[in-house]
Amino acid sequence: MGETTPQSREEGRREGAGRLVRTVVLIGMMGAGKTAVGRALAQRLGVEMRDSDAEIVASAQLSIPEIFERYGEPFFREKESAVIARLLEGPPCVLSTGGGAWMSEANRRLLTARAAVLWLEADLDLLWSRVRHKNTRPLLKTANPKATLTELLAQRAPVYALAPLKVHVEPGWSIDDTGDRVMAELARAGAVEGYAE
Ligand SMILES: Nc1ncnc2c1ncn2[C@@H]1O[C@H](COP(=O)(O)OP(=O)(O)OP(=O)(O)O)[C@@H](O)[C@H]1O
Ligand SMILES: O=C(O)C1=C[C@@H](O)[C@@H](O)[C@H](O)C1
Ligand SMILES: [Mg+2]
Repeated sequence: MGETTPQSREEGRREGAGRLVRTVVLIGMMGAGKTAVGRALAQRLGVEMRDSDAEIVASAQLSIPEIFERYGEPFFREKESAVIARLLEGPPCVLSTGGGAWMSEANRRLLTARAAVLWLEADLDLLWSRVRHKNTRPLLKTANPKATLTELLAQRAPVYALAPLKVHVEPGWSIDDTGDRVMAELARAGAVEGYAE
């Protein structure tokens, strides 16, 4: 399920934003901005934006909380791995993943072999400010969601740190500011050609 139109992709190219030579995969915690920044990046690069959460929702015709409630997290994780493997087969695109996708060793191996993987790292307070008002994240439906987020971040940060590329997101940055930093990293890593900072 792409989120850009051919026309908007063409505009991205005309802006001379650089050419994506490898799929870029955004990983990180819930609320880090993988979907929002991924959408902006795809627009700039003139490529498709794919989002593993959105693909799962579209194919199941259920929301993520509904999938977790009816079928459980292991079912969701199976679908997530299958969607990611399928999306990596296509032309270079921006792929935003769900917050837990990188926790699977099999996913990590596949993603690292086939794509430029970038961790959008954000501090707890920023993450909490972005997720606290939403009830779309089943893992945070606990008695103390902030404590749950804190624990998840502590468990996951060392695993996210295995990603080859990273941008530490600052609270004052807009989505486009973050996009600038991500583009610079991708250019340094050779995943984007012809990008002038
Ligand atoms: N740099 C930013 N500046 C301002 N708002 C942002 C920024 N990045 C993300 N947001 C907002 O924060 C919220 C969470 O972002 P987003 O949905 O992109 O996170 P995510 O990493 O995709 O989370 P999940 O793992 O749950 O899918 C959204 O409402 C988004 O618009
Ligand atoms: O961090 C996680 O494990 C999740 C994040 C979301 O993107 C969704 O994939 C789902 O809510 C699980
Ligand atoms: Mg997302």
